[in-house]
Amino acid sequence: MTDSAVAMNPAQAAAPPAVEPKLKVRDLRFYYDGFEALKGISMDIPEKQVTAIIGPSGCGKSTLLRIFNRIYAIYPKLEAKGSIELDGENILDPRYSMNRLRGKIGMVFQKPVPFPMTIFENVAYGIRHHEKLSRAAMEARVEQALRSAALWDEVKDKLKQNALGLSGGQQQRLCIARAIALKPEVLLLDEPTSALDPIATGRIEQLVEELKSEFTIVIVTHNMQQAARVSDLTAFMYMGEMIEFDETEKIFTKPSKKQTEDYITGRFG
Ligand SMILES: Nc1ncnc2c1ncn2[C@@H]1O[C@H](COP(=O)(O)OP(=O)(O)OP(=O)(O)O)[C@@H](O)[C@H]1O
Repeated sequence: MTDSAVAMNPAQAAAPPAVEPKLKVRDLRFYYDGFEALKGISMDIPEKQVTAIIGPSGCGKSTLLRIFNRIYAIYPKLEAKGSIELDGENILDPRYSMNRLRGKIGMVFQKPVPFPMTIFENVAYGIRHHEKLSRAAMEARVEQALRSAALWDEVKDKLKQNALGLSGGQQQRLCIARAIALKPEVLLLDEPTSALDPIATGRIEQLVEELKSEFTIVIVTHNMQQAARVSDLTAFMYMGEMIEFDETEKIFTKPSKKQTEDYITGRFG
């Protein structure tokens, strides 16, 4: 059996048996100018659950997350091999259009990066690229996204103010609103709270819990307590390999691999 096959089994066991996974990753390899940063990752990511990716710095967490929306494709010398199926279609296939992919998979980065424009425009901007809406429909859509991101009450009276005037935590919720305004099916969160204080972090964690009824969420975090709090499944990576992928409770209480246990008990990393 290959390493990836070994790593894949717990994932399959963790996904509900009769339900097709939302994202099916198979033998995924990734190269930065020849350097193999991911060494054959296979995992099944179930729909409308939160999957956390943990592991020490440099293990490949962000690399994996970014492949899910093909950011690498704009850089020469970066190459992905293997496949990632979204509802059965390989999103790494260049024939799968970038525009379609952006509509289906949204991403929120570590540092909130609102556009230097009004709060309203930050949310409306992306929608305009994908859909033509009447003014009233656009206003309704922006409000809905801001409500879903638990930001509406704080900003409803200042939608025309510059988004850069919001606090860091509010800016991050605005970035989440911007992503969910496009009605994606999958939401990728790359260490979304690492630049935030504990109160803002708590709000985002609560939001993740609320959003999973609508979206399939994949979150990269270096904070193990956060992974334990917010996720249903946890993947532990080490040096470009998927060491263990299973239900979060199992990973944190009874991991199968010694490397996982060493990491979660703080013996390395
Ligand atoms: N642009 C790049 N060019 C070359 N190598 C890179 C690049 N980005 C990442 N790497 C390498 O790929 C590997 C995985 O990096 P990645 O950023 O995915 O790790 P990570 O687990 O997200 O780390 P961290 O928790 O520190 O953000 C590392 O060895 C890193 O040095």
